[in-house]
Amino acid sequence: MITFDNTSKSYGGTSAIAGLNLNIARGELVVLIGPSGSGKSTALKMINRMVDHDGGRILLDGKEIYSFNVRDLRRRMGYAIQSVGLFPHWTVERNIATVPQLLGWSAERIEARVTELLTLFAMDPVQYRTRLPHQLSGGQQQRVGVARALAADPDVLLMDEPFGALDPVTRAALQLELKRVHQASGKTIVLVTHDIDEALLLATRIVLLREGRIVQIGTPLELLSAPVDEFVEDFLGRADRGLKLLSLRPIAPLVTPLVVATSPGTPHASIAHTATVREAISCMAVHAVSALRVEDAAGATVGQVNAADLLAPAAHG
Ligand SMILES: Nc1ncnc2c1ncn2[C@@H]1O[C@H](COP(=O)(O)OP(=O)(O)OP(=O)(O)O)[C@@H](O)[C@H]1O
Repeated sequence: MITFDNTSKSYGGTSAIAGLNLNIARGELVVLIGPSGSGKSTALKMINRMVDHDGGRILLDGKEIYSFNVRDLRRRMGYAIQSVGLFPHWTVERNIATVPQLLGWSAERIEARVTELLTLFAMDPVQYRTRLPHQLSGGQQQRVGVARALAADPDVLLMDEPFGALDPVTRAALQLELKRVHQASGKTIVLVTHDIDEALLLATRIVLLREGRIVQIGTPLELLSAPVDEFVEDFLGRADRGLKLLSLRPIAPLVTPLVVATSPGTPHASIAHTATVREAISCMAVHAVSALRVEDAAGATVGQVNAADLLAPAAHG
């Protein structure tokens, strides 16, 4: 869907992106990550021509982006940034409706879409649609920023540190919302972040940049299990790379039948069947137990997981 073909960008003779080759397929959630100044934002902004590339090509559905009218190009792409960029004197509703209004949607359609998006981001439409941005918390402003980017149902969503400067709890909640939205909508998302845990949680593929060049591309599992060099290993966090690997592994395949309810070996602490191996180990450490009861979404017991199985080689596939 989006192809960087030997793409370059220099600022005043200094290279920011050098010969970038990257093919982003429809429905992917690609995370651009790397140290400060590595070219993440430049790469992202070149996709919607906030920054123009000066070497190579960038293709959208096979067509060089310079062949599109800039406005049309941007309307096909939602754009959300850390500083949010909401219009301060416009209500939440009007902010979210910016692009639909430009596209000439009817008032009823816009109203329904705003209601749908506020609901999706867990903000009561009745309470929030008429508020001004300064009447919202930082996290709510960022949700509205992301809702605005999604409003006209764009093919592509570009996000530059959209959850930066948020407390860890709000950040985690918004990350999960984005993951849900991505899985439900199948949108193509390109996201810039500094946060390796965010990248590991969200990405279908991670692109690790350094000084305007790609150091490694791969799924979270590929990067964690086979970093190409020490730079990548350091970037992933050498000390807890193993724990991060465990956070990619669900417990579901490791669930065994519950030891009969009356037996002394029956686990008393429980965990959701959607949990990861890392979460299960953490839960065992907190409760000082070596087995956990596993529950489904309705709270019904579906079996148990045992400490020995969590670290067994079979769990590391
Ligand atoms: N408008 C500009 N004018 C001149 N140089 C720029 C401009 N924008 C970016 N650069 C330079 O290009 C390089 C890449 O910048 P970019 O913002 O893409 O990096 P980044 O990886 O997103 O960094 P950060 O994580 O700090 O946001 C840096 O060396 C930066 O100084």
